[in-house]
Amino acid sequence: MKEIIRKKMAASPVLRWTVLGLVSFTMLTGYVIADVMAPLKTLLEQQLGWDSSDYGLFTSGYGWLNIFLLMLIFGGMILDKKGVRYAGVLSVGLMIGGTLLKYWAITADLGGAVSSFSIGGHSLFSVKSQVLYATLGFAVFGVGVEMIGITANKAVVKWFRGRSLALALGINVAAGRIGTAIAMFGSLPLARMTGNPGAPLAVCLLLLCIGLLSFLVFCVLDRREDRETETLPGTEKEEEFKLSDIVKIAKIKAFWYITILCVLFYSAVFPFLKYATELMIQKFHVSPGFAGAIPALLPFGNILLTPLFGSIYDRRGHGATIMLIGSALLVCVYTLFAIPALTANWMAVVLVLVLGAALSLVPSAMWPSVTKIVPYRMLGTSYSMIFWIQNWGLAFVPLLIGVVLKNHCIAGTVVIDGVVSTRYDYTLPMLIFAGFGALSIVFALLLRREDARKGYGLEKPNDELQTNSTTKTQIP
Ligand SMILES: C[C@H](NC(=O)[C@@H](N)CCCCN)C(=O)O
Repeated sequence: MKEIIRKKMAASPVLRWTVLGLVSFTMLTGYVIADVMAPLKTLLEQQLGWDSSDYGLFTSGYGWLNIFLLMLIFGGMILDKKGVRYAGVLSVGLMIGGTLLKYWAITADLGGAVSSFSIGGHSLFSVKSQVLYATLGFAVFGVGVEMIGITANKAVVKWFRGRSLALALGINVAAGRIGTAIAMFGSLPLARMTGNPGAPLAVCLLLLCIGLLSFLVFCVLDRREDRETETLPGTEKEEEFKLSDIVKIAKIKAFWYITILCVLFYSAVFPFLKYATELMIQKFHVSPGFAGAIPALLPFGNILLTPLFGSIYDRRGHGATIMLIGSALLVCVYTLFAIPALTANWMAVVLVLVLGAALSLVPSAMWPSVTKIVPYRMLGTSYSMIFWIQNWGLAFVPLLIGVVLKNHCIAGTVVIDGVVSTRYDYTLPMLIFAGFGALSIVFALLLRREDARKGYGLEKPNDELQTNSTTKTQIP
C-alpha cells in the first residue's frame, strides 16, 4: 500500500458548478445523437427502403469498434495518460466525424448501390452501401460518445472529489438522460415535418458543435485551475498512469463485483427499452400511437431522481445499499411484468416509473463508488474497462431476447394498425430480465461484504470522507 498526497480541491464553488454545466452539456449533446435514430426505424424503412435487418446492423454498429477493436479500453488509457482535456476534445472530434459520415450516408443519393464482401470468390455478405456507411459512421460516433462518458466522469471527479461528488455525477448522468429524452420526443416529429430522416441529424450536428465549444471553454478553465493548483505549497504531483496499472485494477475484487453488477444491471434496463413499445402494445393493449410514450417516461424520472439519490449518498452514505435496493427493484418490476394476468395500462406506467427509480438508484451510487475503489490516476482506465464489459451486455442481450422471442414466445397473431402481426408472449423475456436483477442483488451483496472487509467506505457519506481525504487517500 502506498500513499500519495491529493491535489487541493478546486476552490470556487461557482467555478466547480460552471465546469459541471459545461461538461454535462457536452455529454447531453452526445447522448441526443446516440438515440436520435431509434424513433426513425419505420421512416427509414418507408423512405430509404431499409428493412429490419438493415436497421439492426446499423444499430449494432454503435458497439463494434468499442467491443471488438478495444477502442473503449484504449480511450480510457488515453484519458489517464493525456488527461481530460485531450481525451474530451478527441471524443467530441470522433463524435462529429462519425455523425458527419452518418449524415452523408443518410442524405446522399447512392443510387441503391450494394457493397459485397467475399473471400476467395465466395460471397460472404452484401449490404446496401448506404447502410454500410451509416453503420461505419455510427461505429466511429460510438467510440466518441463512450469516451466522452468516461471523460466527463473523470472530469467531474477531478473537480468534485470530496465535495458533493455523487450529486455532481448524478447531474452529469441526468444531462445524458435529458439528451435521450430530447431524442425520443423530438426526432420523429422533426423528421416528419421536414420529410427528411436526415434532418434530426443535421440539428444534432449543430448541437454537437455547440457541445464542442462548451468543452473548449471547460478546457480553458481546467488548464487555468491546473496551473494554479500546481503552484500551491504542499501539492505533490500525482503518479502517472502506467500500463501495469491495468493489472493492479484487475486484482481488485471489489472492482470486479461492481463491473459485473454494472453489466447485469444495465443489460436488464437498456435492452428492455428496445422491446418495451411492443410489450406495451401486445401485453398491455396500449394503442400503437401512444405505446412509445410509456417507456419514454423512464429518462424523465431519471433527470430528477439520479441527482437526488446522489445527494443522499453524499450526505448519508449507504452507496452499496443503494445499489442493492436498485437491483431488488429490478426483480420486483420484471416479475410483475411477467405475470400474464397483469395487463392494466396503469400497471405498465407504474412499473416503468419504478424501473426509472431503479435506473436512478444504481448509477447514482455506482459511478461515485468506483472512485473509492480505484485511485484517481487509474480512473479513466477503470471506467473504460467497466463500460467495455457493459457494452458486451448492451450489444448481445437484445440479440438474446430476440432469439428467445422468435423461438419460444410466439403465441399466434394479432392485428395492429390493421396489419396482421406476430403475437408474442413476453413472460420468458421478462423472467430473463428478472434473473439479471436477481444476479445483480448477489453482486451488490458481495460488494457490500467486500467493502466491509476492505473499508472502501462505500457505506460512508462522500462528504464526510472529504474531510478525511482531501489531503490523503489510500492507494492499493
Ligand atoms: C454513465 C452511464 N453511461 C453508460 O453506461 C454508457 N456506457 C452507455 C451510454 C448509453 C447511451 N445511450 C449511464 O448512462 O448511466
